[in-house]
Amino acid sequence: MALKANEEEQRMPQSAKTLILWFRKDLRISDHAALATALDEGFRLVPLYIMEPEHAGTGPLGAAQAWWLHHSLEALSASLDALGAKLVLRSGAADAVLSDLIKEAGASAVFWNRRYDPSGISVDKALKAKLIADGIDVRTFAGQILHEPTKLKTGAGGHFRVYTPFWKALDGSGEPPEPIPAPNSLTAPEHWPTSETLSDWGLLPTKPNWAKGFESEWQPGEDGARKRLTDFIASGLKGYRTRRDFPGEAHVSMLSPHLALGEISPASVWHATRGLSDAYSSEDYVHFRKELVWRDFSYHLLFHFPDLATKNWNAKFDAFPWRDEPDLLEKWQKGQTGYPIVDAGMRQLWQTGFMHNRVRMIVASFLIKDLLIDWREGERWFRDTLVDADPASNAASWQWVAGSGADAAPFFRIFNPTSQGEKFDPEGRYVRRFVPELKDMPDKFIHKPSEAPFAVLKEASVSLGKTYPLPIVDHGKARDAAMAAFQGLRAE
Ligand SMILES: Cc1cc2nc3c(=O)[nH]c(=O)nc-3n(C[C@H](O)[C@H](O)[C@H](O)COP(=O)(O)OP(=O)(O)OC[C@H]3O[C@@H](n4cnc5c(N)ncnc54)[C@H](O)[C@@H]3O)c2cc1C
Repeated sequence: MALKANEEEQRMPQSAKTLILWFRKDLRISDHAALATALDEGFRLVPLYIMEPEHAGTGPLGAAQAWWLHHSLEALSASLDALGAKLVLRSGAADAVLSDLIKEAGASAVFWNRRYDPSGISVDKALKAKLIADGIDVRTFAGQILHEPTKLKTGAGGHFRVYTPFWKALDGSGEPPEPIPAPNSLTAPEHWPTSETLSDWGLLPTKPNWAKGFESEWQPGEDGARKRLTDFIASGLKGYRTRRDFPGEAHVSMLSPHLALGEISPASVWHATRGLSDAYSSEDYVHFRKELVWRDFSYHLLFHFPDLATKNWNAKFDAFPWRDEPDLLEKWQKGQTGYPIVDAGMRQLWQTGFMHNRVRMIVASFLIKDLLIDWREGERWFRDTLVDADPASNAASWQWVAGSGADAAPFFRIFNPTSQGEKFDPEGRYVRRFVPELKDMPDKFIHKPSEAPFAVLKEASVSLGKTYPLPIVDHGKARDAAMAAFQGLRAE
C-alpha cells in the first residue's frame, strides 16, 4: 500500500536510494504494483518512458495508437507533476537508455510491470540478467492482465487452447488482487535527469491531420479511462449481455484503448463490477467479465505461441489459396465495398480509430471469406488504424475469424454482410452515422441499396456506382468460392 506524504518523509533517510520506474504498457499511477512497492520501500523515484526501436520492446506502433500514446504520455506526465515528479522521456534501445540513466541518476534499482508480447519478453529477459549482473536491484510485477500466462494451467499442467475451460480456470482461481490506490506524493531524486521532448517524437499526424475525428471521441489517459468505466457502469452495463452486439447502441464499454496502454488495470475493471446493486443482472456483469477474459486468453495464446500474428495456429491453413487483390483490399480499407455494414465499420475505424466488436467480426469475415484475402493483411491494417491495437487480441481475433486459430470459429461460418446488418443494425442507425450518403434510405433497403427499386434510390438521392458503390463481389458466389477453397484444403 502506498504511503501518505508525511509518513514517507519520516521514513525516508537522507541517503534514500534512487530507483528508475520504467513505464511501458501501464501508463497509470493507480493499481501499479511496481510504483506502490517502490514507494513502500522509500525509494526516490525517476519515472521513465522509453520509445524503443520498432522491432524491440513495445513496438511496432501503429499510427492510430501513436496518436493515443502521445496524449496518454501527456496525461501520465501531468499526474506525476501533480505528485511532485517528472516523467523522463528517452528514446533508443532499452539496455542503452537504462545503463545511461542509471549512471546519470545514481540509481541502484529498476522496477517495472511485466509485459507478455514476444519482443517485449525477449528485451526484458536479457536486460534483467544484465542489470542483475551489474549489481542493480531489478524487480518486476504483474498487472497487465488478470492472471499471468505462466500461472494458469490445464489439469494436465499444459496451457489452454480452448476458451471455456480457460475462463473456468480463471474464474475458479479466485478474484484478482484488490486494486492499489494511487499515491499522494512521490519522492524526487536529488537531481532530475534530462528528458527528451514529447512533441519531438512526432507521434501526432500533421499534414493531413487524419486524427481530427479522434479528438471528440476519446480522452486518453487515466482520468479518461476511469470516466469511461464509470459512465459504462451507469448507463451501458445494464443490458450488456443482450445488446452488446448492436453497434448503433451504447452497450459496450469502449475501454479497450485504455486497457491496451494500461491506463486502467484489468483488475480495476473487474472489481468495479463487484457489489453492484440488485438493479444489475449478474448475467450482464458476468458476461462483461467473460469478454474481459478474452483479452487474457489472447495473451495466454500469444505467450505460448509467439508467432500468433504471422503464422497460422492451425498449419493446415498454410496451403490456403489466398488471392492477391490490391484493388479489392484498398476498397475494403476505404469502406467502399458496396456492403453498408462493412463500409460503416471500415469508416468508423478510419474516423475514430475504433470499431464495434460485432462489426469487426463482419468486416474480417468479409475480407477473408468474401474477398479471399489473407487474414494477415487485415491484422496489419487493424494494427495501424486501431487506437486499441493489441498484439494479442488483434492476432488471436483475426485467426479466430479465419478459422485458423485456437478455439476458432469454423471457416464455414461465413457471415452474410446484408443479413448481419439487418439483424444487428435493424434501423440502420450505425450505417447512417458512418455512411451518410445512405442516410435517407428507408430501413428496408439500408443494408441492401443495390436491391432497392430505382424510385427508392432516387428519393434517397442515392446513385449506385456514383454516390455509393455497387457491391464489389456477389456474396452468394463469393461464399461458394470460399467453401470450394476450404474443401480443397480439407482434401489435402
Ligand atoms: C478482427 C478483430 C480484431 C480485433 N482486434 C483487437 C485489438 O487489436 N485490440 C483489442 O483490444 N481488441 C481487439 N478485438 C476484440 C474486440 O473487438 C475489442 O476488444 C472490443 O471491441 C473492444 O470494445 P469494448 O472495449 O467496447 O469492449 P467490451 O465489450 O466493453 O469488453 C470489455 C473489454 O474486454 C476485452 N474484450 C472484449 N471482447 C474481446 C475479444 N473478442 N478479444 C479480446 N478482448 C476482448 C477488451 O479489452 C474490452 O475493452 C478484435 C476483434 C476482432 C474480431
